[in-house]
Amino acid sequence: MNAVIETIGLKRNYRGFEAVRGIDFTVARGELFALLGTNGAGKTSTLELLEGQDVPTGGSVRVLGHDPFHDRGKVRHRIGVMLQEGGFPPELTVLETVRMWAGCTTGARPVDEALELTSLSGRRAVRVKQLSGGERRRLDLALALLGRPEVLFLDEPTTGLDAQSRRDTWDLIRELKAQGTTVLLTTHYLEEAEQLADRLAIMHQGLIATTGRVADVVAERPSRISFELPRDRFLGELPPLAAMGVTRHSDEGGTVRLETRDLQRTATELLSWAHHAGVTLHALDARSASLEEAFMEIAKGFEDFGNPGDHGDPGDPGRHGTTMSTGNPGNHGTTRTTANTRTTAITGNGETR
Ligand SMILES: Nc1ncnc2c1ncn2[C@@H]1O[C@H](COP(=O)(O)OP(=O)(O)OP(=O)(O)O)[C@@H](O)[C@H]1O
Repeated sequence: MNAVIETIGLKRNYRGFEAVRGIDFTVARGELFALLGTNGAGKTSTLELLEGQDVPTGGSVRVLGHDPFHDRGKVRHRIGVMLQEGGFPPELTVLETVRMWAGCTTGARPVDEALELTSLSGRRAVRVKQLSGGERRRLDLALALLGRPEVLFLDEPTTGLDAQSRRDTWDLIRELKAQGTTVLLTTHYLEEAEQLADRLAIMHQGLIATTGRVADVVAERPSRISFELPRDRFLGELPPLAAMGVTRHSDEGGTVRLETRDLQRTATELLSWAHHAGVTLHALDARSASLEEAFMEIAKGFEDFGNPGDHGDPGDPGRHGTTMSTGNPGNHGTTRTTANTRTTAITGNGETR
């Protein structure tokens, strides 16, 4: 891989506090890499090291083959940086701000082009202090684009933008990428990463918890099927769950939830059983994992198996009912009995007690 960005064992401490605790990743030329993570995960701290704003406490970072801090002169004019807070002089107009920045930028693109790209042409006479939050983000982006950078660092580029402006910014980022720009962005919008990223990393407490293409990160998570069994039917009447590809299951108040790594096989066998047994599965829902689920699992630091969007403590049986792994093929496992759980135990031969 032709790595434009490379970190090895990268660390950053603030007076003894380890904000970045040894991370490795590479970004190839023309790639868009998204850094996701919980608040305080270390994304901005990492980005600042890539931008050459500080020296790593440990490990190494290379951008365009150089140390961005010590070889700043070789790197700075080839990168564009959009910080979370631009910190522009409030009394200058948009046009004056972009002109001033262009004056300090080698080979700057025309000011009008930068304003046009970021849909700020109509706001050129407005003072910075009068801009909306979203317009300031676009001004930040205009400045980052001025030098036609080979590598663009975008720290939460669409925070505060309305839906239309966000999509316009996505289109612009796609266009820049199509022209060969390498982009590293941080974002709290998972949809943004799904839309734009070739690869991503999810950071948590200073470490990379998972990385890869969106499809790879999602594929590491199980798919889910849920349905309601009729009152006179029991989970134990189904074929052995493990043989259907189910890795975990629960039965809470008649609502059955299954986790599987093979959604097609489990769904096919479930529907085949229901058809032959003459059972209607009410509220049937089958879905692949989402990036949001992957993120939430990492954010919580453990695997949960509750309602979609409910990420409480799986150790709290009163909240989630039965939760287990199906470790033994042909056996539905052993349930924990809870107040709101209908199935209390499933024996090895598949009978429910
Ligand atoms: N200058 C600093 N001095 C001390 N601690 C800092 C400093 N800058 C950041 N931190 C701490 O380092 C940790 C990582 O911060 P960082 O801003 O990199 O996280 P982040 O992932 O960008 O968070 P967010 O998504 O909230 O912007 C946080 O706990 C933060 O409080």
